[in-house]
Formats: sequence, structure tokens, C-alpha cells
Amino acid sequence: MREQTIIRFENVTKQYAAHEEAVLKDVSFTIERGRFYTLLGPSGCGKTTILRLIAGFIEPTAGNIYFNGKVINKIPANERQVNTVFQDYALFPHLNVFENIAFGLRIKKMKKAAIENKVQEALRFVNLPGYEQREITEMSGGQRQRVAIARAIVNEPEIILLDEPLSALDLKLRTEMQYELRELQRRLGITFIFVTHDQEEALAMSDEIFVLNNGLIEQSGTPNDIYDEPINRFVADFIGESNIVSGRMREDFLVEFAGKLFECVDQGLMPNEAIDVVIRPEDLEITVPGQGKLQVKVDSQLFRGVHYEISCYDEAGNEWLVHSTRKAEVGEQIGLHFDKEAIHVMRLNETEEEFDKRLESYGEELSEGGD
Ligand SMILES: Nc1ncnc2c1ncn2[C@@H]1O[C@H](COP(=O)(O)OP(=O)(O)OP(=O)(O)O)[C@@H](O)[C@H]1O
Repeated sequence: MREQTIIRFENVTKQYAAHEEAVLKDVSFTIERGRFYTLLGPSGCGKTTILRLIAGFIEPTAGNIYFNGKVINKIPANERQVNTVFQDYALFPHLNVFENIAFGLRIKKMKKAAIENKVQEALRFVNLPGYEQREITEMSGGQRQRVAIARAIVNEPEIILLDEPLSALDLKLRTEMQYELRELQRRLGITFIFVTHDQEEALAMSDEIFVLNNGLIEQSGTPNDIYDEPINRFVADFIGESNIVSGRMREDFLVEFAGKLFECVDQGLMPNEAIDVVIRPEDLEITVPGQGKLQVKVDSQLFRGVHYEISCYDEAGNEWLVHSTRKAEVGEQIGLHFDKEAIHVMRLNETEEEFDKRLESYGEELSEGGD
């Protein structure tokens, strides 16, 4: 049986020039076969560098990259079972759709009839049957995107790398292509590694997300894990809109912020430990003044189509962003209610490993408590 792990990075560092700072710093992770991964992070954090290392366009400065259990640091790109879909698609403008897709197969000297079959199959996969003779210049952005994907899948790679492939498309087409790509990955069962700096795209598409910052993986996990339990301020801020305030853990299940004490579900921290607290805007509910857990004054309001985005301030001077279907008036005093589960306590400078252990210990205590 084939191993489930397809790619493994072991303490990989990449430095482009000897005197410059490393752009990847001692990074380790595994990629499992047949899943959809997203590398998410701000510009320059090292996403494309990871793709290039997997594709074989560059070599690590230190550490090892494994493919199906074997070190591949020095294996050239053309000998890897990996294909890349680039941001600008990198299609050949002087070749028609058929020839663009057939290109890699011709290089491999595949027989004409086999090429014909494979190209037709790839075109069916990306919903472009009948487009063989079209010129690339006569295709729309979304269609070019599909040709680029067909060109990657026709080689039957074990992994497809996608470097911001949707960034050139308008919002509507982009959303359509997100569905299409996700669906295509499920049907093909090939491992996809997708790069984006758009957190909504990452949440919508991925089985697993790696959040990168400054050459390090800050957190990895399912979209739900990362959205619901961000490990630190950076991740909480990067993934969706958040209210992040400084606080102190008074004792297990009791946290202090905005000058008050609140019941929470977190435990295992030091008494009086300084922490950050995250509450998502959609977890705050507007109540009449005097009720709710926090008293705030509305500072501004924006209509966002589905909800109002309301910015308010508490008496301690913290800003709170609220997503609500209820309208508020600028200057109005309102109360804010939230459940204790909506409070996410983040330890300052906690590593991902420590964070996972802490979460696991909650799980164990809960199940013990339930017995
Ligand atoms: N060939 C190179 N030589 C020197 N520095 C490089 C080279 N390629 C990338 N870098 C630098 O390495 C860092 C990481 O680049 P990388 O392209 O991996 O980031 P990224 O997260 O993909 O960013 P973006 O979203 O802007 O594409 C950046 O600071 C970049 O300037």
C-alpha cells in the first residue's frame, strides 16, 4: 500500500543569498495524499518559495524534502511527479488549446492516438470539450485558467501546485472557479497545494491550511480549527475580522479584560498570566443598554449587504467590531452579549505544539468529566 504522506519538509531553511535573512526558517510539515492544502500568508512570507522547493525549481539551503519517503533535494524538476499552474497561467499564445495541453505529452514522445485521448479527457474534466482548435488569445480569463489546469492534469502528476491561480479573475468568476477547482480536486483525488493571500478563499477551499508569516508556519489545521481556535494575534487577525484585546487569566475558567471578569472555557494557564482574547464580530449580540456583558458606545456603522458592521468602544477604550442584522445609531449606548464559548484565550508566544497539547488536555478532561 502507498504511504499516506506524500511530501515531508524536515527542518527546511531557504536563504536566497548568503548575506540575506532566510525566507524559510527551519520549517517542518507533512502533506497527505489526496487532500487540498492551502498556503496562506501575507506577501513575501515564503509561500511561493515552498512551492518552488516542491516543484524542484530551487534547492533548500538546509534540511530535507521527502517525496513518497525519499529525499528529493537534488532531483530536477522534470523528474518530479509535480505540475505547477502559475498565476499568469504561462500558456503558449502561439499554440491552440489542444497543442498547449498536449505539449508535455509530446515532449515525452507519447503516441499520437494516446495524446488525442488524454487531451480530450483533460478537456472534459475542465468542462471545455470542443475547444481543441481555439486560439488561446480567443479565450476568456476563466477559460485560460481551465486550459492551464488541463495542461497540468494531463501529465497525471501526483501533486498539482497552484500559485495564486485565481488572482487575475474578477470576483464572480473567482468564486465560480473556487467551486470548480475544489470539485475537480475531489474528482481527481490528486493532492493540490494552493497558494493565496486571501483568507476567505483559503477557508472556502481547503482541507488543511498552513498560515505562514515571515518564513515560519504560525499554525496549521482545518479551516474550522484555524478560524475557531487561532493560536495567536497574527493568525486571529489574518483569518477573518477579529476583536483582539489584551487581558489576564485570573484562574481556570475566569478571564479578565476590558476591566471586568468573564467566565470562559479555557484552563491550564498560569494564574494572572497575560494573554490575548479574541471574540469574532459575529459572536457579539446587541442588547439594550445596561444588559449584556459589555457596555459600549457606537462609533460608526457600515452596511455590508448581509449585515451591518458596527464599530463601538467600551469604557476602557477597547474597540469592538460587531456584525449584526440590527441597525445601530452612531452615538447610541448599547450592551453586548456573548457566550463564554465565544471567548478565545491565546497565550502570548505559545508554540503550535504547546497549543495543541493544551487543547488535547481539555478534550481529555471533558471526556473524563463526561464518564
Ligand atoms: N530569487 C530570489 N532571490 C532573492 N530573494 C527572493 C527570491 N525569490 C523570492 N525572494 C524573497 O523571498 C521572500 C519570500 O518570497 P516568496 O515569493 O516565497 O513570498 P510569497 O509569500 O509567495 O509572496 P507573494 O504573495 O508576494 O508572492 C521575499 O522577501 C522575496 O523578496
